[in-house]
Amino acid sequence: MEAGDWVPTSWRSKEAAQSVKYPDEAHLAKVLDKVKALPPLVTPSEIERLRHQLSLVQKNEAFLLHAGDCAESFAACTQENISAKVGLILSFSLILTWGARLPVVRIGRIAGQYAKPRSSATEKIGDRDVMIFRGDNVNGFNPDERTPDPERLLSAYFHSTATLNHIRGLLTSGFASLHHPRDWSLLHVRSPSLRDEYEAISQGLSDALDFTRTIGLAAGRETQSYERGGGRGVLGEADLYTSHEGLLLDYEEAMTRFYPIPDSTISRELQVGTPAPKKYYNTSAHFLWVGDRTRQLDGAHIEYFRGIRNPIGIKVGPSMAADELVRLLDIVNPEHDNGRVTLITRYGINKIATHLPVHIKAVQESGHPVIWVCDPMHGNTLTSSTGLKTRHFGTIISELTSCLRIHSECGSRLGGVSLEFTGELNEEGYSVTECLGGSMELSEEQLGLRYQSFCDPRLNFEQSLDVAFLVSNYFNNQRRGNSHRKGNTDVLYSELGGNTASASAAAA
Ligand SMILES: O=C[C@H](O)[C@H](O)COP(=O)(O)O
Ligand SMILES: C=C(OP(=O)(O)O)C(=O)O
Ligand SMILES: [Mn+2]
Repeated sequence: MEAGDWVPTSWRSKEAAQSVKYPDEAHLAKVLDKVKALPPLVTPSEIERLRHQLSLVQKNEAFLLHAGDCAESFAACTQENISAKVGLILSFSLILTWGARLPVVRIGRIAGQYAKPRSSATEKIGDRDVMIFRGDNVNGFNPDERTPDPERLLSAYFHSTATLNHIRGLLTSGFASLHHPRDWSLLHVRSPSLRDEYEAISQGLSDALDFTRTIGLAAGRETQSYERGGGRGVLGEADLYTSHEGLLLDYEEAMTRFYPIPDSTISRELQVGTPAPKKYYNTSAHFLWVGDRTRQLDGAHIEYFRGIRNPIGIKVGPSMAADELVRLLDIVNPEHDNGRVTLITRYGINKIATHLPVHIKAVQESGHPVIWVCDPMHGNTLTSSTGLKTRHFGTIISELTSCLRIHSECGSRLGGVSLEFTGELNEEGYSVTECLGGSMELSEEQLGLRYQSFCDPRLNFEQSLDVAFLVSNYFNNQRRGNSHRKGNTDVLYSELGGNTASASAAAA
């Protein structure tokens, strides 16, 4: 089917991997009619703005941070959790901007990241075989609620709406202001030399913020709080875009709307006087990605993704052949639009060196414009001795630093990172304990203390800032030409356990 013949239902003639079978199809149809009638969550203007910002990432003029939960849950949709997540995304991007001196485009895995693809269809709980948990918009985590219920799609719409409303409220009320960044106390950092490095970086950053405020004061700006009519702070106009895996195509189709491209975009792209062309926008999120398990060239997901105007991500794992990757790009981006495709690579520490250089070369030769992003999480999952799914911090940063190095060796550039992290705290103010290691040196015995993820293990607040300091420091050294400090000789890298024997063994 040619691009012009595409409609939001086109995917229905193809096979959808990881599809969900509902016991009552009529009930599903009724819910989808309701979703179709509900207002969009995001607008074409916002989607176009993100496309533009991603085109800057592609030109090395910005860096992309894609991060958030593996699976959001309805129960975690609270003021505290949402603020903690947004706060972490803002802190992370501030640290990165400091080191790289580049604006950071922030895309949260938030306000709709519910559906999960799984390795097995069922699991054994006690002596029962039950359907696996597929995310809060499909079935319940409670073993007695595993039958897919279409009402959950509606509930997902409203939880996404509540989440997004709170994010918009936070960002337009000075939450991103530099006047109150979240406290980055370094008490959790065990190693003295690592703490010294962190202190040097955060001191430099806080001096820069003080200077910015002083300049603002001298210029007569920033004297008033936001509530008294002042600006929102240097980060006050912060954009935070939403994203999720476009897995449940019934829902994505229902949220796909036919709208004219906003005027300002047309004037850049078309002759004046031409009627505004209409495009299909997925209005459930600004950015959608297709997962590593659902990216078959002739499958339903790629058929759906090729027709939407949103910028899209494609997960690229070790099972992707180089020519398959290029054919995939031909399908989803035949016009070679800038900012349209982000390739999110997730090979695992033991496989990245075999696959990434081959993929980079194939894409370079094809002439396709892409943004390369490293997801150092999904190829590095393991089961701890206590049976909990976990990831070792050392393995995560090993894949990330290998990725940075390989891109630079191949004449390419890493444009961003994709992380599963959360800033959420329990009632006593402690972070989750899902990934091992990091500057807090989280041990296997501690994993069970506050393990809250319903799917994959996330970096907690402290471990996420470790990654932010590490990447920021890498770019800072690169900017200054301190090549001797790159890679393995970097104190941050060695202290944080990169390339350790235990980390490699864990990922084997
Ligand atoms: O988030 C990614 C996948 O849904 C997840 O890694 C699958 O986990 P599983 O192997 O436990 O099914
Ligand atoms: C399902 C995910 O990843 P992947 O498709 O890369 O396994 C994810 O990002 O949560
Ligand atoms: Mn995941």
